[in-house]
Amino acid sequence: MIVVSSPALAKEVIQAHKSTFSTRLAPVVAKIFSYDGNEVAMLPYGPDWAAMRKVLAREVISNQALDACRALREGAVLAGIREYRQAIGEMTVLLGRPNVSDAFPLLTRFDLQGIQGQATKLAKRFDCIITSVIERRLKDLEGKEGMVFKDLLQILLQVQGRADATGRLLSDSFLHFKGLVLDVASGGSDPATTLIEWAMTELLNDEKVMTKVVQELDQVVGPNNVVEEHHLKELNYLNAVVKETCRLHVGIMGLTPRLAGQPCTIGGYHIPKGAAVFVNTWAIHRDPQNWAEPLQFRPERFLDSCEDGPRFDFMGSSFQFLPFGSGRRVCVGLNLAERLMKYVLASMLHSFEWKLPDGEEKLDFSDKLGVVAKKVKPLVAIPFPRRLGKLGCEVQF
Ligand code: HEM
Repeated sequence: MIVVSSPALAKEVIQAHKSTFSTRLAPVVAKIFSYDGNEVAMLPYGPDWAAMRKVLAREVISNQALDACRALREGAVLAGIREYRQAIGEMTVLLGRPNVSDAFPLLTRFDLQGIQGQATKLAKRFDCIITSVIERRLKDLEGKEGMVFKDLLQILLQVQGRADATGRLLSDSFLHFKGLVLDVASGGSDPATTLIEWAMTELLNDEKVMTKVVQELDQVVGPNNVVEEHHLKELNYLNAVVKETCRLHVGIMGLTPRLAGQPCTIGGYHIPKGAAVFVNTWAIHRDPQNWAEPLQFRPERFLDSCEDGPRFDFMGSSFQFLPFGSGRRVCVGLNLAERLMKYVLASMLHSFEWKLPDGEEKLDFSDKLGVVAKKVKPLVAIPFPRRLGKLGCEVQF
């Protein structure tokens, strides 16, 4: 495994050699979870990947589809199912555990750490949940062909089995279809909720930043209104808070390693065909050569008024800031994730004042190794309705 930890080398891998590094290394556990690699994130670069990615980007999570299924972002559909959320949480933890079988494929059948056994059980549990949700929804939809689509699952069901302009089926098997549901389900909830929890932790730790966010919300939304999606583009400081949270808290395994499809030279070093190259965004995001006081939570560095601010977008145009990756395999759900994080945070902070429980003054910032850096100790905070002044009750994130 070759590790790349500078923006210049990340650019070489992701942009200059994009044709060489278009396929991800599929860790053994990820293959177990993804119906043997049948999801966008794990498919090798090629026509199947392109067709499935197109379905996700253009049909399932396009801006039009998102507008049509606001209910999802307001807490409905799959994300509301407790067992599903628990299974996704366990999945991300297992995906982040280093597995000796990935380094030495010959050892895969021995499953020395027992990780594959646990993954297989969890994958079965997850499959039962997805299958039953799909079947239930299909039953609900019987005889209602003409109805307006309301959520992502219904949009996925509409897409299944339809051919695109080239005649290729958009999602030609139930397996591909379940892979697509998994792409939306696993990408959709866990990283976003984890980052929201981190944003709240940072804000509760810094009164000045919290005050600025709340003042901006009062100015843009108005004290007596509720947050609506059209407010989001005017919330510049909140946007900077979300970016700074992404900079500090994406997991160490943020970008899954990519495989060299052919030999090439990166930074003057020869990379043989088949080598795995890991772009370490965690290190890039914390390198003092890239960021002043990199361990400080300072949203100001992302403001448009700041000299460098405008070049850091979520698309990974600057190789210094890559929370959603960059290039061909950039996160296909980034628009949804960005809207979701901003909307949830804005609503929570505009409606409530948040305090730590009595006696808890020091916040815990330790995190777990994983695809997303989950908090070791979940944040517990108490919301007080901002305009009614009533006593709140504890909320565990
Ligand atoms: C805060 C939330 C999220 C974060 C931090 C995140 C992060 C990432 C990252 C770092 C990648 C790898 C990009 C690369 O290798 O260049 C990725 C890929 C991907 N993400 Fe996300 N993601 C999030 C939300 C979502 C959502 C909401 C969805 C779907 C609805 C999604 C679906 C995917 C898929 C399918 C891929 C694989 C794309 C491909 O290989 O072509 N993600 N994500």
